[in-house]
Amino acid sequence: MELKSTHSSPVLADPAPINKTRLGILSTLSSSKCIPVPRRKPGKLDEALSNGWLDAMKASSPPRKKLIKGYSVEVALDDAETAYCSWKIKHPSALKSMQQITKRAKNKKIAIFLDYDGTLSPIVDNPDDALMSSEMRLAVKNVAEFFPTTIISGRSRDKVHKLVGLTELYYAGSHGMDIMGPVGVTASIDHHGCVKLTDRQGEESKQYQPAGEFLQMIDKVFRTLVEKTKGIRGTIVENNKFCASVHYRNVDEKNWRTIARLVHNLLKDYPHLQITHGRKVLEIRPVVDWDKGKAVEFLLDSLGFTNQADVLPIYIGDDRTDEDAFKMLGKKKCGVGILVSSVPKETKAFYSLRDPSEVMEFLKSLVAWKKMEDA
Ligand SMILES: O=P(O)(O)OC[C@H]1O[C@H](O[C@H]2O[C@H](CO)[C@@H](O)[C@H](O)[C@H]2O)[C@H](O)[C@@H](O)[C@@H]1O
Repeated sequence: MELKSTHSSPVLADPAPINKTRLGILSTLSSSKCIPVPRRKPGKLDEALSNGWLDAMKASSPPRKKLIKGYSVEVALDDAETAYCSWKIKHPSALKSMQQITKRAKNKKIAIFLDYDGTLSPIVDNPDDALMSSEMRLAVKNVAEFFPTTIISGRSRDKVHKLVGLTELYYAGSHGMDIMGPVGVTASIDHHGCVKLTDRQGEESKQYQPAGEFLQMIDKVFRTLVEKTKGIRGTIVENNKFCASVHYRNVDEKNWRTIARLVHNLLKDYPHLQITHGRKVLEIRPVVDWDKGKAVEFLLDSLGFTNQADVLPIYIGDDRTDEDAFKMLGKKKCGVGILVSSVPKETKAFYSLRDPSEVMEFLKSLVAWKKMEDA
């Protein structure tokens, strides 16, 4: 499938070069036209902490843990079931709303966007253990046979590609800052917030700005964080290429403030980096006007799915960073946002699914519906 884009990234000073241009052959791109990268506003540690870091860290806690085959897996409390049921009145099950969704999908081009952790794989203590089942892999493979499908993850593109293991998909790693289609053309955002393109062989082709500095900066931050957190038991620092992730899931809660302080202090030296919060993880990423929502827009444009009237993007995700995509779909009134959660959560998604196993059932139902339609 051809990967095209008419999307004019808001981070580009001159959107013209990317217009009506096939990714990978952007020979008209200029390297000098780039708006300055916004800097994070400086703030005092206490302000930052009281303004929500610690609160946010606590709020990203799972409701309770239960041991399943040696992993602690997030599950909803029985006594929270009532609250969950009333939340679902506002965010109905996508599985139970299949008829409503397929009615909207009829005669439309569907594009599927799937988050990885917590959506295709269950949340577990060790990020390396977050494997998707072979049944899920088959469900994703089948869905991709009918609809262009993107995996959009906070993990690095390489890592999530390896975990999913399907070559026929689009992959958007580092929260959408590193995109690659099945044809092998990649678009990533450099430290100036500019799009950089890489061709099938992995060689850099027509790039908008040199990308080296940004990768180095994240890599340096990653290494510093590994060094600084090695005394804090349970901390895991992950290098996600355009993002460094500090996991505190396995850290004693009394040490969370130390982690927050440490990350805050480090960021004083990096005004072009900022923090976002995920599920028991602090994600250090560039201050660029790019998120999963922008990546979805970019991919839809790349696919030539620009006419909102005959396109239906379906986005399934479980985390805060997925809210940017839900928000974008809501604003454009053009898609189906599905939050994966077994507990009530504030969300811009309209529908919900309880856990990855329901995600799998939903994907299977979508394929079954499409087969019936085509028959
Ligand atoms: O956008 P996603 O695909 O959802 O990635 C977000 C982060 O997911 C991973 O961390 C989360 O899942 C881990 C494994 O279940 C869990 O241990 C951790 O607490 C969660 O935050 C991944 O490790 C991160 O790099 C991603 O940024």
